[in-house]
Amino acid sequence: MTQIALVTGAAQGLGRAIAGRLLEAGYTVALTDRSAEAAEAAARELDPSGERTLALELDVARKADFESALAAVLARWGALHVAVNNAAMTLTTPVMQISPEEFDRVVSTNQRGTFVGCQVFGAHMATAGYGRIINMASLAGQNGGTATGAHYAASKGAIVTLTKIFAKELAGAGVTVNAIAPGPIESPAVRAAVPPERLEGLIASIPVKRLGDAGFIGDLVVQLARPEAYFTTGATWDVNGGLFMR
Ligand SMILES: NC(=O)c1ccc[n+]([C@@H]2O[C@H](COP(=O)([O-])OP(=O)(O)OC[C@H]3O[C@@H](n4cnc5c(N)ncnc54)[C@H](O)[C@@H]3O)[C@@H](O)[C@H]2O)c1
Ligand SMILES: CC(C)C1=CC=C(C(=O)O)[C@@H](O)[C@H]1O
Repeated sequence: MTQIALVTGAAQGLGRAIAGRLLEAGYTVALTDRSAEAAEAAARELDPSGERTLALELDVARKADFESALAAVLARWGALHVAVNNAAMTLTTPVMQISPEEFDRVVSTNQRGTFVGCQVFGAHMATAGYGRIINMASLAGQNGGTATGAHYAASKGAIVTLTKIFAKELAGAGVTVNAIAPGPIESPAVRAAVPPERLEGLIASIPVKRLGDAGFIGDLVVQLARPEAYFTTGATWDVNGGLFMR
């Protein structure tokens, strides 16, 4: 049976790499992003025929977008087996200067977006009796991140907790919920956040002395998405080059 997956924030970076690896593994994939055009461009690059992809606008700050994306996937393919709550944003402001509005903006995308994704996709999967949900956390949620990313780090820490809560809720319904917590991965986001003159210092600070690879994050998603991965749930999988060890 063809397995159907949906990825949020799939237009670039890790989300795009995850969608690519899922396609390589034989999945049919809905690439969603707050920008429908960017999702469409990524889908066209990964699947020029358009037979195994669907590009959808899904702003994770809007619950109605999740519901309409799920409806579109079910209308096209009749099932959803795997959901990857990957979309996130960050802003850079010293912690004592973050306004409540700015805090809410980051949290409503990262934390609430993941919460709503787990609710909407989880409810469908529980009714179907099978599903795999993978949430994108971060090293920042484990070690507090940087002094200017408090809202980002706090939202990512909350994703680790939400992953456990939804894992417990859905375990009896054949649905697993796991998180991945990457450290710095070679990606447009890290290139944008780290000026070239600071990149060497960042790499030197990583025990394995390399940035991570987005393709490996995609490979890990494929592993967690397998039916055989039924015995890992509520877990956060660290991919950080040794920057944080439990
Ligand atoms: N790149 C890294 O080193 C790194 C490290 C740790 C965790 N992460 C996590 O991995 C995930 C992907 O990161 P990335 O580096 O690819 O980021 P990115 O900024 O390159 O891509 C994020 C994607 O999400 C989309 N997006 C942003 N806000 C959205 C919204 N409200 N609704 C829907 N889509 C939205 C963007 O349009 C973009 O396509 C994020 O959850 C991030 O926190 C990344
Ligand atoms: C810039 C670098 C130190 C970094 C980039 C992205 C992160 C993220 O969580 O998205 C951080 O974990 C951090 O490693």
